[in-house]
Amino acid sequence: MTTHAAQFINGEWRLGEGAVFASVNPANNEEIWRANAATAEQVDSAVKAAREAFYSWGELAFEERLTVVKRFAELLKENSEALAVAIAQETGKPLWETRTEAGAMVGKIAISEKAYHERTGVVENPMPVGRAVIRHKAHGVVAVFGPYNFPGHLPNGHIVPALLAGNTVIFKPSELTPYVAELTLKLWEQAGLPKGVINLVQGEVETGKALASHKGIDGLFFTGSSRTGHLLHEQYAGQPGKILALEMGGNNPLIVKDVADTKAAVHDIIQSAFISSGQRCTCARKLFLPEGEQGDVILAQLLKATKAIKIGNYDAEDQPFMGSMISNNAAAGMVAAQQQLVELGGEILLELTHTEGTGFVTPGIIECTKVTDFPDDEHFGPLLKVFRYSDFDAAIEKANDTSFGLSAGLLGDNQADYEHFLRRSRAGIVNWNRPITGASSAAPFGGIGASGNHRASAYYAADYCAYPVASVELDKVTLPGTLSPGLTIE
Ligand SMILES: NC(=O)c1ccc[n+]([C@@H]2O[C@H](COP(=O)([O-])OP(=O)(O)OC[C@H]3O[C@@H](n4cnc5c(N)ncnc54)[C@H](O)[C@@H]3O)[C@@H](O)[C@H]2O)c1
Ligand SMILES: O=CCC[C@H](NC(=O)CCC(=O)O)C(=O)O
Repeated sequence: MTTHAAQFINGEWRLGEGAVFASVNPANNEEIWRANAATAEQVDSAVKAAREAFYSWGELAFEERLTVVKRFAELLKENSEALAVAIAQETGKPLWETRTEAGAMVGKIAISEKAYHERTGVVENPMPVGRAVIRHKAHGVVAVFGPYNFPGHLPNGHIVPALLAGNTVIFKPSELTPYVAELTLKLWEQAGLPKGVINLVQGEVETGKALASHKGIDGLFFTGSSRTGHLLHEQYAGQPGKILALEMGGNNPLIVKDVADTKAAVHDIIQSAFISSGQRCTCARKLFLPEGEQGDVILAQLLKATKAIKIGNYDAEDQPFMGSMISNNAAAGMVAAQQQLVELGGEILLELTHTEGTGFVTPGIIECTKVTDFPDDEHFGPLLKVFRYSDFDAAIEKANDTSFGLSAGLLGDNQADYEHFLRRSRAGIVNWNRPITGASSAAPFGGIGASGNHRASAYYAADYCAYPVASVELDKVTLPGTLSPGLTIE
């Protein structure tokens, strides 16, 4: 495959001037996309173009910006199947799932419009003299960094609210999913965004570093691993004037207690742990099952149902539940994580196996109750660690024993247990009798601890896309009826 113009800078597709990189279908290693990365100089051109476009874009009436964004939504709808296929080819996720991702991208536009008004609208309050007005203004030029696991939906969750608020954007997608980013940018181009309002810089870590460290950006909205997020946080230390929103990983617990319908519990555990081949930030990594008969029954049913999970190519007619992981390396990393747990005292109940040379793995379940030095790492794949417990409070404490705090859940029929769990659990998403994946875009989405920096995304993305401006206003300069003591104005 030959290289092509993959950098969208100032309204033009340009050839990258950096090293060549490529993206492959992780199920069969077929090359999908190849281009040269953007250099630091090209990143600089993108930042300058975004700066130049900022005043005119930011000063348009909201309705005018919305018109362009709605045109993008229409184009997304018209092209949703092509986009779903691209996401599936590049990530390995099955089509049934990537169709929902394309649908979530369309849905994001109406939700972001509502959130813009609700979270950052204009509020006027009368004062004894004049009025107090609250408005919100765009930051300026913002960088958006995306992860590979939702290459369409998650960057879109930063880009749409950022543009609606009046910011201009430089988007740096994951180097593992450049094709999806390119297709998405072509739709923005067709939607008629003025030149420079959105720019795309593609490349590996060097391109990311050039953008993140560029002095000309006013903010950075990042979704990705906790490791990279922490690096960015360190890099932003001492720059209080810049807005940094970090959406990072998790090490998420799911507790089961007193359920009548054990099959329903097994369903919710599988949806929590193995959807997207375990490559969701919200996936359950640790399952707490009660000691005794109920826990035994659920574990036996879980093992049986997990063994039966269908795995296959994204486009198989009989759709699999799990596709390939993102890469052979990511899959090999899961085998290594499983081995590490075994060395620490874990007992494999269902082995995670890897078809070498591809991203395909089978889901694994490992009993870790006796592991004393349990590593607080996010294993970003389909490996579920099981802990048996005899005391609910001790289970909650162990569930909270992580530096992360993204999602947590309770499967149990007793409302009082849930209320107790809700009070004690430490996470930004706490669910009851529902999978802990599949969060709503109409709610805030973010974690605490190593999972985020208190700038929740989804419905609250509007908050980090603009800053509040408070004004006290009166139509004409007017002398007050009563002057302050000691003042005479004649
Ligand atoms: N909380 C959330 O909303 C959320 C959502 C999806 C994924 N995630 C997390 O994302 C991770 C998977 O995504 P990933 O592997 O693509 O993440 P990643 O951190 O490797 O990469 C994310 C982005 O950062 C860039 N990058 C990497 N190193 C950089 C550096 N030193 N400087 C600047 N940019 C750099 C990458 O090129 C990519 O664009 C998982 O940990 C998952 O939990 C979190
Ligand atoms: O991998 C991480 C995202 C998982 C996904 N979350 C969302 O879609 C949040 C909603 C939004 O951003 O609009 C999930 O919970 O499955």
